[in-house]
Amino acid sequence: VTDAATTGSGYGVLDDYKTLNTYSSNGTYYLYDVTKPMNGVIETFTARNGSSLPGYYSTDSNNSWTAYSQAADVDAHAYAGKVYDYYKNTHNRNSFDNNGATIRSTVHYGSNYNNAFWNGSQMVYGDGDGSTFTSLSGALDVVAHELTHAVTERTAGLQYQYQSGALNESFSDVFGYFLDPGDYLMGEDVYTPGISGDALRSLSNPSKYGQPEHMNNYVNTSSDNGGVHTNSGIPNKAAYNTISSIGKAKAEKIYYRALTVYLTPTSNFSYARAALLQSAADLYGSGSSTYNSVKAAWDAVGVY
Ligand SMILES: Cc1cccc(C(=O)O)c1OC(=O)C1CC1
Ligand SMILES: [Ca+2]
Ligand SMILES: [Zn+2]
Repeated sequence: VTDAATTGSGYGVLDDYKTLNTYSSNGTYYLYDVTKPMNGVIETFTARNGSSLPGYYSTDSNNSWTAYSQAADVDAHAYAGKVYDYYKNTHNRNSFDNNGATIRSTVHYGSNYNNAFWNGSQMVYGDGDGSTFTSLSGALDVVAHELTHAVTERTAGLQYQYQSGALNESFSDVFGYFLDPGDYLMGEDVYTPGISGDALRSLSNPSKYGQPEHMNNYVNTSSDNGGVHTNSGIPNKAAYNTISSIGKAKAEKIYYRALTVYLTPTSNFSYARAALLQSAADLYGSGSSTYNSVKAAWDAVGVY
């Protein structure tokens, strides 16, 4: 029997129909996407609600991925492909290492697990407990957030603690927005399935979900690695200010350049302001309105 790249289809977490880049071997279909340039592979596994990684390849007998139990696998796979395409088409980056590294995801991790993470080698998604979260791979902004942790790790290397950690979190949220620009919310598609209109975080109104949005309200804490998911509200608000004044197209160029050229593992908020200003100057000129908008965005959150 010949092995071949195939096109399957199925339903995601929100019961949304989509086609899938799959692979057939010996009569079994795999969530294994070989369509990317330079042999970049995207592959999706299931932990079968255990905690060993990567677990087992997600398979199907007829390339029609329609079971409810497959929805998380379908979205993790489809959305990883979308994030790959974004970084390649918008920033000419070939996977998170810019060298065609395989993008591996595992879904159905743990039991009622309200979490998603990049573990240094792959993306991992829980199913949620059905109250706080539904399957976390069901949101494109979440998948983009997780894969951007991998990009950050391979570029700026922002240490995951205190201000550098809050920047690490913010860049993941900001690229989550760039992939899902319909709103300034994070995780809204999978957060509290029983409640509409809420989200895990908001870039436009961080304080709506308990985050500071000005340096005067920076939270000094040792929990959550120094409050990385709390203090990210400050750079997130600066990003919202930037995007709403210069637009997505310019903002994503500036943010990508700052992340890949200027930021370092120990960069703090003030250094991030400088890196974004330098990136704006490099791309649009130091006297440009774009430069001045970035400056105003960070002035407004009290970071100089
Ligand atoms: C849900 C969750 C819990 C803990 C850490 C993360 C993390 O990846 O930092 C996480 O995922 C997110 O924040 C994504 C954006 C919704
Ligand atoms: Ca969103
Ligand atoms: Zn994160």
